[in-house]
Amino acid sequence: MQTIAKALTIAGSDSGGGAGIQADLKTFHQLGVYGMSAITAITAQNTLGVAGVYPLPTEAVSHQMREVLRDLGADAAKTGMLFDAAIIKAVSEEIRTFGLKKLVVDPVMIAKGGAKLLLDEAIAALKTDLLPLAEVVTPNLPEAECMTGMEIRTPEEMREGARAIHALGARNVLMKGGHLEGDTVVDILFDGTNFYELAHERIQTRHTHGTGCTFSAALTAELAKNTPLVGAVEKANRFIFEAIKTAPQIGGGHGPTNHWAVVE
Ligand SMILES: Nc1ncnc2c1ncn2[C@@H]1O[C@H](COP(=O)(O)OP(=O)(O)OP(=O)(O)O)[C@@H](O)[C@H]1O
Ligand SMILES: Cc1ncc(COP(=O)(O)O)c(N)n1
Repeated sequence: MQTIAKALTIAGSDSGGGAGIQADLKTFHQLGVYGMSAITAITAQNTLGVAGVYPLPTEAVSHQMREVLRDLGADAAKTGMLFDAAIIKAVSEEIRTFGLKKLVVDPVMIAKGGAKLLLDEAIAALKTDLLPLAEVVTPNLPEAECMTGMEIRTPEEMREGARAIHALGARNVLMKGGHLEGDTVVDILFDGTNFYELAHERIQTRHTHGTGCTFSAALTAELAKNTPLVGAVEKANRFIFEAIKTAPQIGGGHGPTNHWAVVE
């Protein structure tokens, strides 16, 4: 029996099912990867927004990670919503202790509806404690601006922002272009030397809840299966495009993507 690839998501719970650990586990499963989770916070949310945020005690997060990693282990892991500096520091310590190398850091800061999912005081910890552990960090444009203090609104500024974030210690930087103006969406991967640009048409829809989570979960799943980074990014890009294009159109606000999307 071929050994199943395993991935761990360290992220918040989205009661609406479209983002957070729910999106991650559905995406891992759809891509043939066994998914495990360490929940950092509980959110009461739906497609209209986040109505409540309930962070877990730091030890509860560390304890979940230790129990999973000491028994099952993980071929790859991702971080999503981490909420505060104490959780970031605790998560970083467990990642170092268990030597997790294939780590995708999705620097979740603000939900689409505007709710704060990362306290301002935690930005410094994200940059100093977590980024240096990342195989790849996947900021959207506002998150990249927050981490660099730069204005990042064009592909050229995305490339400059990627250089600045790479200098913070992440081995690779994947700048997500969903917030770009215009009819083309460009994601840009920087590996410290080369830029890889993945452009596709913008799908005109409001149903883009959890696109960043789903994208980074697909990337994590591919890394767990030993797909090389550029190929993993290309697959994740195809997956999220298909997931948005075939979104189930549910909820009165920003609906979720289709986690049953099928891509080669
Ligand atoms: N309308 C769209 N049409 C096509 N691709 C899109 C669209 N919106 C986002 N994407 C793609 O989805 C992925 C996520 O990008 P985005 O910038 O939306 O991340 P995000 O803001 O972190 O998402 P979220 O906040 O919803 O989790 C990227 O690969 C991007 O190219
Ligand atoms: C628990 C959790 N994690 C991440 C997001 C970001 O998703 P979005 O930016 O689409 O609101 C979210 N809304 N909830």
